[in-house]
Amino acid sequence: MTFNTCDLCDANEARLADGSLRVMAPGLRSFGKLAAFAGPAATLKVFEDNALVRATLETPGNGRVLVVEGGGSLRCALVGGNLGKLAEQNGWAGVIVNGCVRDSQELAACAVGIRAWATCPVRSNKRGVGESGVQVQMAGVVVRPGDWIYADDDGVLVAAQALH
Ligand SMILES: O=C([O-])CC(=O)C(=O)O
Repeated sequence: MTFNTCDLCDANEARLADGSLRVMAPGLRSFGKLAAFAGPAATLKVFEDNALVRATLETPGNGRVLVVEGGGSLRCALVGGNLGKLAEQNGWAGVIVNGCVRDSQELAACAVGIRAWATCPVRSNKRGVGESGVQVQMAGVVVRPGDWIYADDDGVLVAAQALH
């Protein structure tokens, strides 16, 4: 899929105005091998616990983007090298974390897109607490399951439908 977030914003100003196209706040860093990725969103809401992240990435991604609303915690990592490999193997287009990742050198080798605020070397809890398939809010925007995500070097877009 070839796209450019700047061109998509230019071509969809009415959607930007009515909120059906939203732009994540800047500052998310790219950690995967793929700087650009797009696909329908799957969502998780967790806090310092990545058992649901693993369980979700163990299922077929079918080109989806997993949006992990981790409450913005900078105290532990919700995705590391093993989960990055799992995402690549199972056909996820990308993972966007409102929180931290770790194993950044391993993530850089994974053919998947990864966005997070920062790295943290501490692993998270594995209790399995959280919610899947819910509306979440991160980086200033609402993300609903099935929304289209477009991420490249210029930003991360969230759209109610596929954009052209
Ligand atoms: O298991 C974890 O908590 C995350 C991690 O380090 C990995 O995915 O390799």
